[in-house]
Amino acid sequence: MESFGGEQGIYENVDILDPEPDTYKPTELPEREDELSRIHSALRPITLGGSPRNILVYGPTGQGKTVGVNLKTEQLLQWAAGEDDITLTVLRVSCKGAGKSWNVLADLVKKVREVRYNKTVEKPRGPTKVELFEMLSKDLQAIGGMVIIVLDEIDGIQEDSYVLYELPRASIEKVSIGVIGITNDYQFHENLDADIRSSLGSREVVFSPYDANQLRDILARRAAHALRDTYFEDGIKDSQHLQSEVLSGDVIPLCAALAGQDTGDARQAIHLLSTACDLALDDGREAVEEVHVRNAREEIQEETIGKGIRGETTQRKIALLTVLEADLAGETPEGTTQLYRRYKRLTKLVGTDTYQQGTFREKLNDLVHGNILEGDRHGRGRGRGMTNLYSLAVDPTLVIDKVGEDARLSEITEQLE
Ligand SMILES: Nc1ncnc2c1ncn2[C@@H]1O[C@H](COP(=O)(O)OP(=O)(O)OP(=O)(O)O)[C@@H](O)[C@H]1O
Repeated sequence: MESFGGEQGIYENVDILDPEPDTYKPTELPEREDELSRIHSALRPITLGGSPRNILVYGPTGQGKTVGVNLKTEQLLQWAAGEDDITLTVLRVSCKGAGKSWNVLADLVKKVREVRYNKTVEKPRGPTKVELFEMLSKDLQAIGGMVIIVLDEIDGIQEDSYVLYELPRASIEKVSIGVIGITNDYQFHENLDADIRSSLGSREVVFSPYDANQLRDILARRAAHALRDTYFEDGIKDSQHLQSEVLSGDVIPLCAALAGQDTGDARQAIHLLSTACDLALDDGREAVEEVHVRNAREEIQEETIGKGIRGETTQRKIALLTVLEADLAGETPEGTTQLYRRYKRLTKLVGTDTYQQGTFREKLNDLVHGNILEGDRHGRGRGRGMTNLYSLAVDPTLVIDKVGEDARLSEITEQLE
């Protein structure tokens, strides 16, 4: 049996390989020099006695937007702490899952009051959003000076844009406000109202995806902090100068290449490396090898796809079962007409609605977009148009497992096992 303790093996500090930004905050982001210098110049007026500019930070997930903005605001706070006549307050809120502006404003009121009274304060409950905005203004006025408000994941504000409209153009006596909005949602970014775009996005800073070389250096710095006997030769902090007794030479290039060819997401690359380290530890190995990275990737993919299947609607799960059934019978790829026959039988069995064939086809195509099915367009023969043939893009046992967790469908999956 495995026992705890004494299994430090590879790690010097395991938390450093946790990709969540609250656990480990990098103090340098050389890959983002240009982006950070644009944020720097938008905030610089503060050091010259002026008002900060509003900034809209945009870029896909895992590109260092949150850690980059945190690093810059921390640097500014450090500067302000050494200046006698500067009061600088930074308020950070995540708008993830907020839905309405009301939630963001209530969070901001809580945060600003905690700064003002220097103790934990409850989130207000009763006031309307307009009243919350007034409360926030009064609290900010009481604190005075320069205020930077960081609204992370602003795409979480779905129902109204009150806070995104009002905050960047707020004018409060004795206070200079700068708002930094961050989003990774392309559609949200494109659909932003022109007024909001022009005030919040008076400076727009775009973080474009990392390439494999940049990901190698990011991983190398992380590994040097997190892993035993892993350090930079001659103090040069890039992947070529990394020496390690616990990482075989191809581990970092492979993690970087796999994440780079996907989405260039640093969070994903770090997660892959840390999962590979965990698998090596599980194996009782003293070093991480390429095979651990490959197995880690498979494990992560299964986890992600598993979550995807579990979150699908019942109708989509039944559509998936039709293709699973055909797959197990050795009949995939199969066309919509045949699959629809299976669908009618399965929906009757489950006792749920049976939709028209067109709607059923949409469900199949949704699953293709979710990378759970593969769809192939084929000609039906001369002059008879095109048809779609569907097959599974994932392992059938994974489908049986995850769909089987749905109590209404477990009767069917049990028969297929
Ligand atoms: N240039 C970099 N150097 C070191 N670590 C980095 C770098 N860029 C990103 N990271 C790390 O990658 C992870 C994700 O970064 P971060 O949370 O800032 O991404 P993000 O762009 O805000 O993503 P999201 O849009 O999903 O919130 C963090 O662990 C962060 O420390």
